[in-house]
Amino acid sequence: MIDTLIHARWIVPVIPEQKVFENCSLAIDGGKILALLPSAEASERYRAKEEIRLDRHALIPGLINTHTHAAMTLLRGLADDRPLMEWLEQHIWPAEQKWVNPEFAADGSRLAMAEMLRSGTTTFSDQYFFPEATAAAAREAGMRAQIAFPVIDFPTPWSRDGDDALEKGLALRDDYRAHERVGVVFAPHAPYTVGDTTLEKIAIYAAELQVPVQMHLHETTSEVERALAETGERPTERLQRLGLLGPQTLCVHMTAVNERDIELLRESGAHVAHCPKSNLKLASGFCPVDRLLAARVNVALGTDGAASNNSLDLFSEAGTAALLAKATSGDASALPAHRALAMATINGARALGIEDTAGSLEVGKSADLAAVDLSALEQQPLHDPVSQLIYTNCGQRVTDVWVAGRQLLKGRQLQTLNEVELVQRAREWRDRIAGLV
Ligand SMILES: CSC[C@H]1O[C@@H](n2cnc3c(O)ncnc32)[C@H](O)[C@@H]1O
Ligand SMILES: [Zn+2]
Repeated sequence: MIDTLIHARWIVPVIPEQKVFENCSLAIDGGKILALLPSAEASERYRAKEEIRLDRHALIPGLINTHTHAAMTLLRGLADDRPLMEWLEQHIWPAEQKWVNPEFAADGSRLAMAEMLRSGTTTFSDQYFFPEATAAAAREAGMRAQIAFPVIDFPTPWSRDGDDALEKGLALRDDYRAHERVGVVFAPHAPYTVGDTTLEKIAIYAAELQVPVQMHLHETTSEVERALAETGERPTERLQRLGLLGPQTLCVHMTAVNERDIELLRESGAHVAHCPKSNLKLASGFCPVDRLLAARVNVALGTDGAASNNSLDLFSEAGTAALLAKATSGDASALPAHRALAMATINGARALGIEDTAGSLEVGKSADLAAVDLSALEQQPLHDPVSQLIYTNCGQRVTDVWVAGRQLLKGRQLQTLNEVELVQRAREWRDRIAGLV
């Protein structure tokens, strides 16, 4: 007797690579994957408390969004169509200064989790103010989360300076030390908001505690040019000098990279969070995914916040990444569908340091799963399920999602979050921000 047996038309485990199993089943017990085997055999071997038939579906590992600012859902559409620094300095930072508080972070994070679950994401890495609120929201909703607490040298709604942020963030890390799904890591915001002294402290703590670090890096050409003009050093070189580039470092964006930057990433084992839609919308530049992958740098995917995307649908991000890689390299085979799916799953798990737990449907890993209904007209005819998953807007076709074997989305209905309440709260924030109340 086991907990759950899921029979699916297709199962795409991601590892082994390029494999698609037909008419197979996933046996789940104690929140973990017990076996992946032909359905006929599964029915003979196991009896389950719950048996689920997904006759029109592909069952895949839950997607992993390696970079977002969840609570920014409440700023979606507030200041569209502007370049990064104008967007941040003239619109987003003033709005955050005025509106962001623990209630904003909790409401915005819940809205984000609902959107992510409804599009197949089971894990997210979040960098935002009041990380305590996002951590609590993830704990309550049942999602897997890496809470990357923000460190900035100037005053923010959450912290007075870098030292204050470190103190609060490390206390939060202590609170979650033993948590199975929620981890807490460092997020120095960007090279232009954090000085060497604070970065050196983070490097020491991160090495001592063996804690990952994520940072916006090389987001635009002007970030790199400004750093060169002011210090003679490229931001990636600076991180390496400060001891911050290593196998636990996640570099977010990485447009405007040269061969030396790629070499530093490769040598250090650092990871890249590619956020193609945010880069396109803010006209930030292009991350050379084909060159990074060729250099064996691990490249994962992130949506960035909903104010610069404006969606948290990682299927859409994977499709955009695949198309963009072809366009920027002039090579239609630069990023095939299977590799794009790997970026959205196992590469994300590697980037967050959770590859022993998530990112593929392998025996012993956590049952973090998404089921996608591939029977709609827009997915016909179906020659290759993985092609449909990446190229045919599958985010809205996600029907069911599990994290650690617990069902969080059932027939597109959220099980741990209240959709009606979330929409109501979002409308209230819209009215407040628009000055209607
Ligand atoms: C320190 S909390 C996160 C901080 O980052 C801001 N932000 C959102 N998107 C981006 C981006 O693409 N580059 C740099 N900073 C970004 C967010 O508004 C918060 O202030
Ligand atoms: Zn970001």
